[in-house]
Amino acid sequence: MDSAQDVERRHLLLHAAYDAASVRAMERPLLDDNVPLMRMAASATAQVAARMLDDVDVDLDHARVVLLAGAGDNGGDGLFAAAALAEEGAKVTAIAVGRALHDKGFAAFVRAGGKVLVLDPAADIAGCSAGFSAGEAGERLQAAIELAQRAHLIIDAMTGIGLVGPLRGIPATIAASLGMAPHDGDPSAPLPYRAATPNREPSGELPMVLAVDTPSGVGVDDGSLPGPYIPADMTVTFGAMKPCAVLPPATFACGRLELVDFGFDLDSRNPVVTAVGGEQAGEAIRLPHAMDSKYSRGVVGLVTGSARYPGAAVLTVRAASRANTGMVRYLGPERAQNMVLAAVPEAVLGKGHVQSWVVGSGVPEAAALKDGETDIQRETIARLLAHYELAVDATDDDPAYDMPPIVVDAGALDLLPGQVPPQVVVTPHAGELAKLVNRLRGDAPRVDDENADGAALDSAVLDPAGRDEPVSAADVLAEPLRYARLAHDLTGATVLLKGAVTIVVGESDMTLASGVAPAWLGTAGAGDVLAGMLGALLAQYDEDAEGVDADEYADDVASLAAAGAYLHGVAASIASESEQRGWQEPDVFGMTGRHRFNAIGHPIVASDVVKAIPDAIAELLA
Ligand SMILES: NC(=O)C1=CN([C@@H]2O[C@H](COP(=O)(O)OP(=O)(O)OC[C@H]3O[C@@H](n4cnc5c(N)ncnc54)[C@H](OP(=O)(O)O)[C@@H]3O)[C@@H](O)[C@H]2O)[C@@H](O)CC1
Ligand SMILES: [K+]
Repeated sequence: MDSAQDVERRHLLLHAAYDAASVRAMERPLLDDNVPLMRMAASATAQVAARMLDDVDVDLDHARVVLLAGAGDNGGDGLFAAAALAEEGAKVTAIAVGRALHDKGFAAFVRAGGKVLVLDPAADIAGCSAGFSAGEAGERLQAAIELAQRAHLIIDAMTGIGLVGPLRGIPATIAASLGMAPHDGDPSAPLPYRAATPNREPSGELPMVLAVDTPSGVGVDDGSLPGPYIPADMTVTFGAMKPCAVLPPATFACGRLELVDFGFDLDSRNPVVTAVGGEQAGEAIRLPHAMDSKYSRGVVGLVTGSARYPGAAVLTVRAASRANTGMVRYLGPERAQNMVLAAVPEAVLGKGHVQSWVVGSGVPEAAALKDGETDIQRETIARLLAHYELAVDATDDDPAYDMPPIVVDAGALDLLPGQVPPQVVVTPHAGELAKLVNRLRGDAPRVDDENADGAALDSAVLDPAGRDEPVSAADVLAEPLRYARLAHDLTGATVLLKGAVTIVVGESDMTLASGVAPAWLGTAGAGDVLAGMLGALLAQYDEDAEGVDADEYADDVASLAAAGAYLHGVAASIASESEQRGWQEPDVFGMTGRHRFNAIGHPIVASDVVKAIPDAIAELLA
């Protein structure tokens, strides 16, 4: 039986991602003990490569493999792996993209009969000719690209955790030719364009790409795509996941993840981001107590839907009432009230005591109203949100902190006050987050001012791109972590940025992510369902109740929000009968693989997700 410590370590191994500095710190004690990490990394890489070739029925004897080898240790991993494949009979060519090659890796590769093609005329690699003309350099580059395009497998070992900034020079040219590159004047590279497959199954198209540690060129620590990179079918990563393995958009360039467990002391460092797992999400569900009543199980109040979009009222109320809550109260225009009652006779109309609020889904934003037009829902929401506004010099006993948790969605986002406590959960998608940031930045404090946590906001935080232009939805999609953090810093709210991988940034330094949902969930009303579910999960916990630690409450809000996103994703998986996910936890190298189902599933509507919520809860509690 595994000890609690083993269980906790396994959770971190499969879900937590650490920045490059932390990975190096966790490697240190092992290197000091002469643990042969590079040999372990290379051996795993070679075995994964052989498995990929076998999966497409290519014998090693007939396999054409191209290694893209950088000058650092990432290239070293690749060279030792390539040597092992050459020894097994594969025809392997190493393309040296830098000015040097890892000495011992190079020697092993040459001993195994591998060939080397040097691209940089200024390279200094023993036994390889250099100093060739610019014309010959161009020919060599072209030959290298053609060789790679004709290969069965490309092993990408140009850069790993040693990458600084976007790829430059020859590696950049290679990545742009074989993979994806920014368009002119656009700072970020586009995403790989391919269908979402179950279990991130490789497409089977040749050449396949195996990335060593990280796909070269992706933003290792922040998950961005700052320049050219080569999308991988598989990434074999060492010691621990890096943020690029979990965070969008880089995670979509990693393909399937295989993690080589070096035995790092994962507890010794704080992860940058942690993906929510089923167990963690299950813990967010409060089991009914023997003495519970509808009130003690939590009451959700909803100010959602409008005369224009009454359907959102129905979806949010149905979702909240199915997501482990005692009762829901609904406030809204008469037509929406009637529709709510028809769909959920259990709902109670009108005001009353609640343990959480959900506001804004299906409510028009100000910009959508005609001149002079008012919306009754917006007026109610504005009055409610005023209670959440923190005084400029707020102390711990500011009354805003005593308000129940509130989910601020869609049309209510433009009513959010500047500074709010962390039990305010905002749920924008990329476009809405861009608008929120632009609005708040307009009247935001500049250098030396403070945010809700009392931390100084510098102009780099306010304007991370170092420019005054408005933030666009594309900017947020390109750097979701950065902008979710910015929105949290500007508002103090817990920020849940919706996407194929949803990101939650709250009071603690740790970012949470949930990518369990299938791509089928991108459908009208899915956000309304999430808002209702979040309201329900937040209503279960009363800060003042016995057993709830007030100090941990703020962290709990982020955890509950992330658990809500996870539960929403599981419900969508059940509804669509799909094994496809935005993010999949890694396989651990050498452990017998889990049995994988490969169901692509089928399209769904948001109402299907609502129906599946109880089964999703049962699955998490099982
Ligand atoms: N430590 C260990 O024991 C273990 C480490 N392991 C492995 O080592 C990897 C880390 O190795 P590392 O530290 O040597 O860095 P690495 O990722 O090879 O990058 C450096 C190279 O990239 C280049 N380069 C950088 N930026 C660039 C740019 N923008 N554009 C273009 N080029 C750029 C840079 O060139 P330079 O700037 O020097 O000209 C240099 O050549 C790690 O990911 C894992 O795979 C495993 O074996 C396990 C044990
Ligand atoms: K790499």
